Amino acid sequence: MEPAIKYRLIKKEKHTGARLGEIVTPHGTFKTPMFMPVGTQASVKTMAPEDLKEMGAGIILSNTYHLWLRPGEDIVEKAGGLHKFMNWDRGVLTDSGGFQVFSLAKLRDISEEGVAFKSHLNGEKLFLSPEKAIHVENALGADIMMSFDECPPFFESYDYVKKSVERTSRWAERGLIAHQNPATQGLFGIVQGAGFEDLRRQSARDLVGMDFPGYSIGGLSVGESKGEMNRVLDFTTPMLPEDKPRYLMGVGSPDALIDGVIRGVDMFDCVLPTRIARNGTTMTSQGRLVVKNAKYSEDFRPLDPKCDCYVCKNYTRAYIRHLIKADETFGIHLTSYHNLYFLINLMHQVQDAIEQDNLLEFREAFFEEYGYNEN
Ligand SMILES: CNc1nc2cc(C(=O)NN)ccc2[nH]1
Repeated sequence: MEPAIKYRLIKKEKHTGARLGEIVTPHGTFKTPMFMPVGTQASVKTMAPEDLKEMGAGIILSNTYHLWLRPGEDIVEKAGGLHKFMNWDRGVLTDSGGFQVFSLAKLRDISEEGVAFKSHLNGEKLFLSPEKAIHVENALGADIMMSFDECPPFFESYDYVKKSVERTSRWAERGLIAHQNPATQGLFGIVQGAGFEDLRRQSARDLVGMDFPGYSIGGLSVGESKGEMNRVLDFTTPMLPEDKPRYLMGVGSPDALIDGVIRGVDMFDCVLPTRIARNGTTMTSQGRLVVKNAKYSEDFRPLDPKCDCYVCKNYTRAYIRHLIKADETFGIHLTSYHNLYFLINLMHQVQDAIEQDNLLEFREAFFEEYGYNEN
């Protein structure tokens, strides 16, 4: 049977672990490395599908936990699945709810069977098992689905993380068995293990043995330093098959994306660009710019003079500042659009650098201009 998801490695960058590739999905083929906008509740906040297409988005995310609670997976299924529901005909990826249950819900009890918890919306008692999570993702109909896992705190004890990794591997196996649409929905395994190299190896070995079409690296960007994240990536990505995509969950900032690509990561997602946009903070080639600051009240330049996005071609810092101060929602639409474009376009520039085998030079120039000092 043809797998729903295929990865084509096009080129390896000569001096790093970076790869230029393509991920083939039932809703299109997309070049990697790529940044995926997050649309938690079946909407990338303030963005219409036309905006997302115009900025070059290929795959967007939605959260199983949120959509299960509201409106319910059966409504999305009756609508014909997420693509129909939100009028988006390119790629969709859903996470399994594992991370949300551990980070959002009032956690009650984790057992071999799954996780009992209370809804963050109304306190209702709920239970999520690997089978339930996979069946909800089947109903939502995303092209790429995540296994149900536990994302342990990065600083948990070795013994706790070891037991968690072993259970996550058993849950991954149960998810594979429960998966109802492998021909149209690719299920990724999620490597856990916090900062322990041997536990990451055990997790990767277990999951690679189950032959998933792609692998996520979970349990990072949860409070550890960037140095720690890079250290874990240094030994984790080489444990994963070269001919499958690697997806680093919940990352991130421009420097973390570039450093993740250098270590062999192909796919990223993060709420950062849209979250900081809502309080008027934008990403520019010269670093962060908090456009609502008074000093921009008569600044008629674009957010980023080097950016060629719709927002930077048509609007000024002064106008966007005014909208944000006046609580005009068009203002956060503009900052959100620009921030998403900034990261999507950054990945296109990284693709070019891989093509030219000068990714390290690109990194140095980008970090210098953005104002990143080596931590
Ligand atoms: C914002 N940081 C961040 N870390 C994440 C980790 C996971 C994970 O391990 N899922 N199984 C998911 C989303 C994340 N977002």
